[in-house]
Amino acid sequence: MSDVLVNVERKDVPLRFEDLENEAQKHLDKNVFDYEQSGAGIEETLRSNREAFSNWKIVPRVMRDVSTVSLHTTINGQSIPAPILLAPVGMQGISHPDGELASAAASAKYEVPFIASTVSSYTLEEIAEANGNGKRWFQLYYPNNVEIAKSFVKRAEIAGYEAIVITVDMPLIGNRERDRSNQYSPFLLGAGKANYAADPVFQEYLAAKPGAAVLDEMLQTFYRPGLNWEDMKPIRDAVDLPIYLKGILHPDDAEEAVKHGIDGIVVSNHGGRQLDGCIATLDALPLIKERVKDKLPILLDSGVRSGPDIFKALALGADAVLLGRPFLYGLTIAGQSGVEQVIQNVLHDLKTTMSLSGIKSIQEINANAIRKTYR
Ligand SMILES: Cc1cc2nc3c(=O)[nH]c(=O)nc-3n(C[C@H](O)[C@H](O)[C@H](O)COP(=O)(O)O)c2cc1C
Ligand SMILES: CCCCCCC(=O)C(=O)O
Repeated sequence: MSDVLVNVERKDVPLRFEDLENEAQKHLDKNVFDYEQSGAGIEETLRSNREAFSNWKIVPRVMRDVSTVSLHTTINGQSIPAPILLAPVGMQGISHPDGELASAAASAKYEVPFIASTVSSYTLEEIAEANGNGKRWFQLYYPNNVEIAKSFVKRAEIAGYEAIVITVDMPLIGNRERDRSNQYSPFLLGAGKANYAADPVFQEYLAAKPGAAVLDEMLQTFYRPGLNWEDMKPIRDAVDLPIYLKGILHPDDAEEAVKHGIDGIVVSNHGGRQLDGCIATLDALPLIKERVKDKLPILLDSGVRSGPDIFKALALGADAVLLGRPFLYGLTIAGQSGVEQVIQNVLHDLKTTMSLSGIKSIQEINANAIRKTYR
């Protein structure tokens, strides 16, 4: 990884998230921008995610010799240069023609793990090739056909993905009011069907239904409303990879995850896109941490925008964070270079935050470094 303290020269991607979002909006059709930017319902959770970060303040230490500051950390023994991953974001081809190929290549450059979505615009094998020697995880939307689910994760293992992230907060789509009033869904238009169309087991399933179309059958099998803890076993048996659950907000579910031998959790409300009115992830984190302690790694996403945000999440018990919309907007604005710039800006911001807080390593960040305040 290049020295993150060296400022980037390229300036086509704005530094501040609000400017990034405004710039991305200029590049996108209204329906696509609304789909990406909006939250579910009245967007209370979308707002709460950000407010939660603002309610905590860093209390810096000084004169702690920060001449060397390291962002390096490990998750389940996997070494990563910084506590950052790119969140699974489906259908990136609607943002930029290079889609996931560009973001996977950018993440490889910084060794930041790229989490490929089940509903990617490109197949998981194409994304793996673009990611090369980079680090990649595969996100599973567990289909309502377990054979297809197993086939997806086996393909991922063969293609060099190092973990499976099962998203558990979508038994059905959230109430996306903006999409409903725009009457727009890239999913229903087939923007995320690549992994299905390329799957041998899905093809067999299609062949058994003469006249069936890929998109119709994908829509038929996509949701698994009956998803439960027993469904983890076929995935566990199919691959020799760590399994993470994404979309955990309740300490009881975090505890269940430990009991069921899950390897890690992502505290996530899907960026405010699923259950509106639910708890902000930073607010959910302390009780989850208290309940499961260090029994499994805890990742967090939803509303993470800056170095101070990452610092606060780590101080409250997260091991790493996932970035969603920030990198998606970088991709929208400038393709691979845009994602690289977003990653570099965030790394720079985190390193600056740690230095100014008197913290030399990720492992030193703890609750002592922050205090809750109310605005
Ligand atoms: C446009 C868009 C598409 C997404 N697609 C997926 C997906 O395919 N799978 C998934 O698990 N989460 C998906 N997410 C949720 C992200 O993984 C992540 O939880 C969320 O974006 C984090 O919040 P942030 O955008 O505020 O950083 C998507 C989010 C956005 C904005
Ligand atoms: C039926 C919806 C599929 C959506 C997949 C992308 C996603 O997770 C999102 O939040 O949008």
